[in-house]
Amino acid sequence: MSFLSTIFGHNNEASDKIVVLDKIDYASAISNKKVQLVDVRTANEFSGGHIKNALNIDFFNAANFEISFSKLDKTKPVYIYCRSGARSQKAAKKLVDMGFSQIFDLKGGYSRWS
Ligand SMILES: O=S(=O)([O-])[S-]
Repeated sequence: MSFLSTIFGHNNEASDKIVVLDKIDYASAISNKKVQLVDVRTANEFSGGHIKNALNIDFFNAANFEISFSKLDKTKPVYIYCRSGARSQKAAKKLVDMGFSQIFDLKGGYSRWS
């Protein structure tokens, strides 16, 4: 940890753990691997189309969000996405607070995916 990240502690620690990937890097990271992939949009949005093999954990359903994510492995990377990137950014911060070690967020969200 650098001097600055010691001073600003929490925030920099969070940003170390959150990596925003563009579509190409995200696609290659989730391909052919058994990754934890989570769509944090609503069930309605999810049913209208989603990335193959994604779980759906709605960010707006706060109680269920924590319960469902706590069933995942915090020591392994988790890949998340939303519609355009705002919700997943907030979700990523929550996941850091919950103890997840590495969060990959899809830049631009699902709207840029298809
Ligand atoms: O999913 S969102 O970034 O549009 S809030």
